Amino acid sequence: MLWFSYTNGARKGKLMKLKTIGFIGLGLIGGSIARRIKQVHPDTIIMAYMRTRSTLEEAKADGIVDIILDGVDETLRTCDMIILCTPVSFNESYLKAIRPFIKPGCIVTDVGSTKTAIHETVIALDMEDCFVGGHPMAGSERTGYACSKASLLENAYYVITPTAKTTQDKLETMIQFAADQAAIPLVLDYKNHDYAVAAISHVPHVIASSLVNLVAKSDFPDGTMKKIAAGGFKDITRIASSSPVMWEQILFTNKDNIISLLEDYKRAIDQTITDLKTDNHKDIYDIFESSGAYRSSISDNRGSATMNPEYAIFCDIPDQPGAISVLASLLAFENVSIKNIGINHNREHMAGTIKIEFHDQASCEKATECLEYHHYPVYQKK
Ligand SMILES: NC(=O)C1=CN([C@@H]2O[C@H](COP(=O)(O)OP(=O)(O)OC[C@H]3O[C@@H](n4cnc5c(N)ncnc54)[C@H](O)[C@@H]3O)[C@@H](O)[C@H]2O)C=CC1
Ligand SMILES: O=C(O)C(=O)Cc1ccc(O)cc1
Repeated sequence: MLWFSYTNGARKGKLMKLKTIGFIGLGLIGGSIARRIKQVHPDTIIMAYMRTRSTLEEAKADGIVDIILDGVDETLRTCDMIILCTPVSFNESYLKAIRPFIKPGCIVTDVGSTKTAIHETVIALDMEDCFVGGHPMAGSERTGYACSKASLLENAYYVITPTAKTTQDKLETMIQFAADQAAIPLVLDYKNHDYAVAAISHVPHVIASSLVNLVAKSDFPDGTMKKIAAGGFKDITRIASSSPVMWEQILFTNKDNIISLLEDYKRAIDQTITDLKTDNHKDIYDIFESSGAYRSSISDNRGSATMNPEYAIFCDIPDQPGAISVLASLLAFENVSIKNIGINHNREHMAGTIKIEFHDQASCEKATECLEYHHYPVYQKK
């Protein structure tokens, strides 16, 4: 597999040579990237175009956008980077539109969830010199500038897909750009990227949505299924609320990989049906045993090579008023600083589980010792 991880050398907040950056699309991802740029490099000039003018005015009032664009025009010629942040097929169309306004040396990048289609358009338009693909592996089921936040890409992988003509200088600038987002840059061949994301993102989105549709179709008239749906169903279907426009375009720009993996998945489901029909307990048991082993080996911290490793424990607390403050007081008494505390909605262990984050491993260990001494059940997440 052709991939290289670049985390050394890229420093968060290093002075960026990108003085002016243009955004086409300023929703969840574009807005989050722009917010972070303004946080790390307040002097960078940000210009943006999107169809909803009122949102651009809001972004200007927030101090995130300096120049509102009325369309794709001459103004873009001052940009050192132009970043396409609309749904993937629209990004392809914008490549052609921005082409006359790209100054020499400018990097054109995108944040799209699929890469082969846009790279093929780049080749067809002879834009391989200026284009470097990008895909931050973070986001959510929510959309729009209103949901954007500067920390969205923190500790997430930021996949960078160079073209055959990408210079080392442009690649390094992209790596630095990703590191400035507090993300972890990862350089990947664009075809490998699309196969990988088909498996870990696109097929799961299809499965989540079809599962929700199955329940919607099977539910009793009084909606009992919807009412009693528990954590497991909610965990694996959160992404079913994602943008239909965005996902339709993702599926059609990566359809061969998605079809091939869905065929494999269909075979696995057929096998499960056969195992049930033939009372094959062993193979049913094995499904859960092998999936459990692989799932436990996946880090729930964002990125295993994370720049800010997470020091966290999970702890069950009684369901009564003041329970969190009692626990916080115990830790304060031991002089342990808490970075973050919150109810764990995933309920992976049991009801009333809270997650406590610390600044370092020593605090994490001291807190575990203290809480176990006071008979709190404490879990370490692998
Ligand atoms: N939502 C997510 O979790 C992630 C999304 N992506 C990719 O990021 C891109 C943007 O997604 P989001 O920010 O989530 O979507 P969004 O819906 O929040 O934002 C899309 C933006 O594009 C604008 N837009 C849409 N069509 C347009 C058009 N024809 N002309 C001009 N502007 C247009 C919208 O007004 C909005 O500002 C997509 O390509 C998606 O594949 C990548 C990683 C994560
Ligand atoms: O919300 C989630 O868990 C996601 O999976 C977000 C997401 C959506 C699309 C991408 O290309 C990358 C990440």
